[in-house]
Amino acid sequence: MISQSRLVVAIDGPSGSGKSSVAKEAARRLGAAYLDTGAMYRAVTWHCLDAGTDLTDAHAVAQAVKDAELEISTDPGIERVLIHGIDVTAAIREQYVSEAVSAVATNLEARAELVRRQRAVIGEHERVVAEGRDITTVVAPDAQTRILLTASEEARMRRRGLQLGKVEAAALRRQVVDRDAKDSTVSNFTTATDGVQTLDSSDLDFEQTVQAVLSLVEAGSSRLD
Ligand SMILES: Nc1ncnc2c1ncn2[C@@H]1O[C@H](COP(=O)(O)OP(=O)(O)O)[C@@H](O)[C@H]1O
Ligand SMILES: Nc1ccn([C@H]2C[C@H](O)[C@@H](COP(=O)(O)OP(=O)(O)O)O2)c(=O)n1
Repeated sequence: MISQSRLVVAIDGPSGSGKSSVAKEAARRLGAAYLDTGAMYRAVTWHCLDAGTDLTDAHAVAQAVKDAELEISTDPGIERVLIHGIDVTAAIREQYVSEAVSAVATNLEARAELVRRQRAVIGEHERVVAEGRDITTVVAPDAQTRILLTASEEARMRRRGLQLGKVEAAALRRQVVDRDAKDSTVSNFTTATDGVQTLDSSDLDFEQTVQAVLSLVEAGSSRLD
C-alpha cells in the first residue's frame, strides 16, 4: 500500500515513449495531481507564434515567456490549458506548434522561468505526478520516484503515427526524432542519471506500462517506510 501522504513522482522520456498518457493514468490511480510540463512549453510557444514573436530572437522569446499568463489543469481527468485567458488545449497539439516548440524549449531563460513555475505547481500539491524532459534531473530531483520512460525509436514513431492519424512520414520524423535531437541539447532524457530508474516500454502495452510505473512508486514508498 502507498501510505505516506507527500508523494512526488517524476517521469522523463523522449517523444512518444508514453509519458503523458502513462503519467496521467498513474496520477488518476494514485489520487494525485498531474503536471504536463510539455503542455507548458507548447502553450508559451503558441503564444509566441500568435503574438508574432521572432523565434530566432532569444531575448524576445524569453521576455514573452516571462510575461505569459499561463493556467494549466492539474486534474488528471481534465485537460485544459489557458494562455492569457485563451483556451489553447487543442491548438497546442497542432503540427505547427510541435515543429516550433524546440525554439522555446532550447531558450535557457525561458526554461528557467518555466522550471520556476513548475516547481511552484508541484509544491502546491500533496501528491503529484509530473512529466517532461528534465523533471527527474532539474525540476524535482528530490522526488521519491524518478523514472526515465523509454521505448525504441520504431515503437515511438508507430505510437505517435497512430495517435496523429494521417500524417506524412517526413512530418512524423520531424515531430519525433528531429525534435528530440534538438531538445537533447538542453536536457538529458536519453540516459538515466544516478537514482533514476529506466523503464523500457517498447514491449509493454499501455496497461503493463502503467502497472510498471505503479510498482516503482510502491517500491519507492516502501523504501521510505
Ligand atoms: N506502453 C504503451 N504501449 C502502447 N501504446 C502506448 C504505450 N504508452 C503510450 N502509448 C500510446 O502512445 C501514444 C503516445 O503516448 P504519449 O503519452 O502521448 O507519449 P509522450 O507524452 O511520451 O510523447 C499515445 O497514443 C498512447 O496512448
Ligand atoms: N520538461 C520539459 C517538457 C517538455 N519540453 C519540450 C520538449 C518538447 O519538444 C516540447 C513538448 O513536450 P511534450 O511532452 O508535449 O512532447 P511530446 O510531443 O509529448 O513528446 O517541450 C522540455 O524541454 N522540457
